[in-house]
Formats: sequence, C-alpha cells, structure tokens
Amino acid sequence: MSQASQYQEEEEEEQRSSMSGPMMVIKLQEAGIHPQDIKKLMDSGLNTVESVAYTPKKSLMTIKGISEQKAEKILAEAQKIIPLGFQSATEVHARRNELVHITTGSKNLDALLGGGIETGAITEFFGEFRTGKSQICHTLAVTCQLPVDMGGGEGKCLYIDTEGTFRPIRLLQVAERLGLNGEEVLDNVAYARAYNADHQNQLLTNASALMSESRFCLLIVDSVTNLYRTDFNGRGELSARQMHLGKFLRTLQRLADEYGVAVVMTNQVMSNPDASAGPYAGNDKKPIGGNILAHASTTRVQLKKGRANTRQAKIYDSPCLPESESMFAILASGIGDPEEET
Ligand SMILES: Nc1ncnc2c1ncn2[C@@H]1O[C@H](COP(=O)(O)OP(=O)(O)OP(=O)(O)O)[C@@H](O)[C@H]1O
Repeated sequence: MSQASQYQEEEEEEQRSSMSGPMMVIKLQEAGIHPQDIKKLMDSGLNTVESVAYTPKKSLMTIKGISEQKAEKILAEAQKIIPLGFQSATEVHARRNELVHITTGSKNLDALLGGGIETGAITEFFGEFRTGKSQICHTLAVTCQLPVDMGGGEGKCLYIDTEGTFRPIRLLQVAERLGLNGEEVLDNVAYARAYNADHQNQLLTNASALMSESRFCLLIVDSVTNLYRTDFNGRGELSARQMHLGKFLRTLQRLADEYGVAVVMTNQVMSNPDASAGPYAGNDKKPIGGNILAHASTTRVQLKKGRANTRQAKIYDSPCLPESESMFAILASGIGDPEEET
C-alpha cells in the first residue's frame, strides 16, 4: 500500500471513530449558538450535543442566563444534529450488537448477566451487608480497563463512594491477578467520596466533564441510596427524597446514553412487610428506593450470602434475561468463581 493511501485510510478511520463517539457541545457554535451560552451549558454538566438534545426545555431554562427563546434555539440546533425520531429495528439491533460487556471476574456471574455488565445501561446490585456489593465494584473498576477481547471496556472508571468503603489495595490485588500494572490501574480510576445527597448529584456534573475529556467506560455508585436514607427522614420527607433520587437517576441514565458507559450502582435492602405479594413475593427483603429506583435500573441483581466466601446472585428484573441465579465467590484477588483458589 502506498503511503498516501495509507494516510487516507487512517484519516477515514479517524473520522469514523469520531463520528461514533459522543459529540462535544462546542459543536453547537457552528450552528450559531453563542460561546458564552455553550459555557453555561457545560457548567451545568451538559458537555455533549446528545445531552442537550435529550434535555427538556424546562430544564434548560433553569440554567442562569438561558431564556425560553434561547432554550428553544439551542434545542432546535442540537436536535438537528442528534435526530430523536424513529429508526428501524435493524439499526437498533446493529447498535446493540456493538455494545461491550464488562466481566465481573466470575464466569458464573458473567453468564447470568448475559456476558457481563452491559455498557450504555444501569445495573443494580442489591443485598444485605457483606453480600459482596462493594467487592463487585472494586473488581469491575479494574476489569473495565482490560482490552475488549479480554472482557474489558478499554476505558477508565469513575467511582462515587457514599459509604467510605473504597480500598485501593483491593484494586491492586485484582490488578495483580490480571497481570496489569498496579500504578496504571489506580491512575485510571477517578474516585470521589460523596458526603450528602446534593453533593452526590453535583458529582455527576463533574463526571460528565471528565467523561468528555477522556475515555471512561464505567461509572460506579456505591451505594446509591445510602445518603438519601440519612439526608431525608421519615414519611414527611419521602416525596422530596424520591424527587431528588429521581433527578439523580435520570442524570445517571443520561450519562449512560450519552457516553455509552456502563453504570453500576449498589443498593441496600429493607425488610419486606408484604412478602406474599408483588415482585418480591416470598422474599423477606426488598431493595430501597421504591418504584423510582426499580424503573431506573435496566438490570436488577439480588445478592445473598452463601457458604463461606460464596454468594448467590439472582436476576430480579431485566429486559432480556431470564429470572435465573448462580453462585460466585469473593476471593483475595477479587470476584471469582467458587471453584477457584481463595
Ligand atoms: N481481601 C479480601 N479477601 C477475601 N474476602 C474479602 C476481602 N476483603 C473483603 N472480603 C469479604 O468481602 C465481604 C464484604 O463484601 P462487601 O464489602 O462487598 O459487602 P457489601 O455487600 O458491600 O456490604 P455493605 O452493605 O456493608 O457495604 C466480607 O465477607 C469480607 O470477608
């Protein structure tokens, strides 16, 4: 191949790859949107044209300095670039086939999840304390960095910790098992401790900015409901809590859609006073967060303790996975299978 045609091919490849990723909001400048207004969008966490196109006019108007007229113009221009109409099922199928799955470290758990954690979607792990929720998060923070053909997403991880249980040493142990460079693995994890529900929400604005700067493939929230339990008390604040949580979950979904990242969130359980009816029939524990959380999660997985270091995972809700269960293990080197060495 001549050098000229090689350059041409490389250029075409570059163009193709820049077309498939999210489009930066600065692109709206070409459509006549003022740079100052673009900055206002970015300051509110809208870093891509996709995120602007998916935002309702009412929300755009809550941004200081964006009038109704401006919001309409911005939306019209964004939606010209990102069409929001119908598409054929063939196109949807082709796009879904491109989605990468990230390995949990356990073959059993991956099989249960249809190949691992789905990118572009929200996966929720709920269960009692010590059922392995945080251990799954720690393992995924490392496996997501693997090449795609090894079960990774070839991207970095954003880790929002609301409980103070993040331990980098666990990442190093997983990295060692996978033969990855520990220092690089730690550098590829952006960690933030959230201190209250408002702060947890604010961190998603920072997350969006980071995702627009480099390639992230996983966003972890461990746990999603912890701060809501402490910041909102009793029945009187339930509706305010659910509204706040709903906003947080919508932003999570937006990030999953916009950047194609996998979102993994953990959740605690409470006792189920009505164990004889509903989706949790026969189950004395149900996840916190009510319908708002149930509807936000694409796939819900319940974790239970098993013998010794083994844990049971069960699909509770999924758009395409059967309600089955499997066993995995918590090993010194992260999540694995029960038959593996501890
Ligand atoms: N280095 C390690 N080697 C083996 N097992 C470990 C290691 N570190 C933690 N574990 C095990 O992981 C389990 C705790 O799991 P994890 O921290 O994921 O719980 P969790 O479900 O997040 O609970 P919580 O709701 O309290 O945060 C414990 O049984 C603990 O023994």
